[in-house]
Amino acid sequence: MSCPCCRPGGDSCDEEEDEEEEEVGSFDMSMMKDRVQYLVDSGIREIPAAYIRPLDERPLDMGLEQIPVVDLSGIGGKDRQSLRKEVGKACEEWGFFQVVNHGVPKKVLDSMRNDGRAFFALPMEYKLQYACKPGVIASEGYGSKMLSKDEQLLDWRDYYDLHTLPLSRRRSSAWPDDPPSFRETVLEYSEQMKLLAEMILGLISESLGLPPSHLREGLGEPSQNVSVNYYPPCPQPELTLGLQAHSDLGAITILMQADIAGLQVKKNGRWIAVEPIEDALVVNLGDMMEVMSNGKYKSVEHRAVVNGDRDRLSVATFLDPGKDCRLSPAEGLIDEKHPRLYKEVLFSDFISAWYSKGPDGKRNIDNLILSPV
Ligand SMILES: O=C(O)CCC(=O)C(=O)O
Ligand SMILES: [Fe+2]
Repeated sequence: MSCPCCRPGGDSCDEEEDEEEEEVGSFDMSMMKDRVQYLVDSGIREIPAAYIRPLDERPLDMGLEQIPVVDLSGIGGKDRQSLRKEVGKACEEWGFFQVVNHGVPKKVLDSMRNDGRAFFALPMEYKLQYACKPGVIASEGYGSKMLSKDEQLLDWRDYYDLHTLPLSRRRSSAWPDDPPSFRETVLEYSEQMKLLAEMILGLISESLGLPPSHLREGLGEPSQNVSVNYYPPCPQPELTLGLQAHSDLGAITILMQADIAGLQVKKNGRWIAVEPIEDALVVNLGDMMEVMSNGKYKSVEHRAVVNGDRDRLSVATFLDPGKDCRLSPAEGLIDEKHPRLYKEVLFSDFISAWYSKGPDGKRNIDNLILSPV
């Protein structure tokens, strides 16, 4: 999901797909000043003004809490019915849950975490060869800023955004060749996330009383982006955010975080710091799920905070509709008692609108809500 580069939960847009392939290897060293890691390595004790959040957006010191945990081990058997109910409850009450026994091999999770970290540990000269193109929406590669505007508050985050699916978007030469296993690791990770996302979408469809394939089919030819988020240690973590409050704009996001907490979810107007569970994956609903479910399930604002002495890595996999896909509430969810609540939207239009404004809480999805008649 952010550009000139990645973004929370965004995906393909015209500008991105029409981009000409650029040779990896040519870069401008002045880009390093935008990298948070560069600031940290230069030994600053006070963070620049562009990273300082207004008082009401700063993180509060708070204890960790648990969001719903769904054990997927019963998915193939007789437990499917109770699983469906559990997922439905988590979607309705939270829009966020963690899954355990999800079937993704630990080796695949470890390789993604290790190779992600190994990339960010490489010299800046190497990493900048893969820099996102300034000014291009959702450009693939190594970046820091969420939007291309000059006037924006910055996040304490660097990232690597990878376009992994469909195959027509995949250009693995744009992925780092160091660490040497990186490309193979991403391929494997992408495949596992695709399978898991399809499984979860099936359960969510059923939990809405729809055929299991409804949501998956409603996404057209979906896109998948894998974003590796790297949050360097911060000398003044109480003043800034690793990733500002946003809702993801696609269908669902699967987030892998390591043992270091940082993710916060907004519930009933209050920020909740999510307690990480080893090798669990966090699932959250994006804006398009809210549209398709006619608001029965909501996308939820979330953000990431940073630490004073430890860096943090998370890997977000976004499953988004195809850019030419038109999304609207499922007919099966609309009746006299449940009128249609959202306008139909062309996903590429939603992305363009999102990028022109920025996340700003849930303002973008609010524009799709039909006014009561
Ligand atoms: O790093 C995290 O915990 C959150 C990441 C996220 O929300 C995103 O990449 O969209
Ligand atoms: Fe997000």
